[in-house]
Amino acid sequence: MTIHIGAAPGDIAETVLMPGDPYRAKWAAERYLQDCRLVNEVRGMLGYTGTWRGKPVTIHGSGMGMPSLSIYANELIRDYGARTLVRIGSCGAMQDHIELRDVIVAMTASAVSTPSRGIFREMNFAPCADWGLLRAAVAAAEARGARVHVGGIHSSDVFYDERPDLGEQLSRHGVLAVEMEAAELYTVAARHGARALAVLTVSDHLITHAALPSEDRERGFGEMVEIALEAALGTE
Ligand SMILES: O=P(O)(O)O[C@H]1O[C@H](CO)[C@@H](O)[C@H]1O
Ligand SMILES: O=c1cc[nH]c(=O)[nH]1
Repeated sequence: MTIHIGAAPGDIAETVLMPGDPYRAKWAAERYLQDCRLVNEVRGMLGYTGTWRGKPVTIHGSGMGMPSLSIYANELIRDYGARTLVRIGSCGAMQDHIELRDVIVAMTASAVSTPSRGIFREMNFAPCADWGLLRAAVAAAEARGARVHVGGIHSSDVFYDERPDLGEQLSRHGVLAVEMEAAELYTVAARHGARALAVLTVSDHLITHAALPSEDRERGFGEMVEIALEAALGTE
C-alpha cells in the first residue's frame, strides 16, 4: 500500500491504462478485462486489475490535472513496478479538421508548467511519447479504420481558460488538442525509464464549441480503450 493506493503488492500489473475519470476506469475494466477485480478505492480513485487476451493489465484513474496524475504515476511506477502507462483521456480539439470522437495520439505535450518543472530550471524539457507505443497505437487505430490524428497536444493547468491568446498561438503552431495530464505522465515515465503514451478522444471542440455529454466521456470511448490495449499489450 502507498499513501494514495490501497492495492497490495503484486495487485498492480506492469501495464496500466490511466483515464482521468475513475468511473471511466470502472466502465473500461468491466467491459474489456477478464477476471477483473477492484484493487484501489482510496479517495474514490478506482483501480481495477484483470487480464486482456490473457495478459495482466490495470486500469486506474489519475484524477484531473497534472498534480493528481503525478501522484498516481509516481506511486504506480516507483512502488508497484508499473512499466507501461497509457493515458486514455478526453480532449478538446484545437484544429478545424478534427471532429468530435476523433482519436488523438500524442507525440509530445506542451505545457506552461508541470509538477516536474522545478527539476529542469532554465531548460524547457520536451515531454515525448514512447516511440514503440506510439507506433503500435497508430497501427492499431489505422487497422480499425479510426479517424486518428498524430501530433503535439497541450497539457493545460486549467479547464476554464482565461488566456485564449495562448491557445491561438498553439493552434497556429499545429497543436492538435488540449487536455490536462500527458506532459507530466511523459516526464515522470521518462525519469523512471518507463514507457508512456496518451491516446485521447475528442470530447469537445474549441473552435466550433461542439461538445459531448458527460455520460459519453465516461462510457462512450471504447475505440480509444481498444487502441490503448492493443498498443500496450498487443505487441509484447
Ligand atoms: O477525460 P479525462 O481523462 O479526465 O481528461 C480530460 O478531462 C478532464 C477535464 O474535463 C481533464 O482531466 C482532461 O485532461
Ligand atoms: O482538458 C480538456 C479536456 C477536454 N476539453 C477541453 O477543452 N479541455
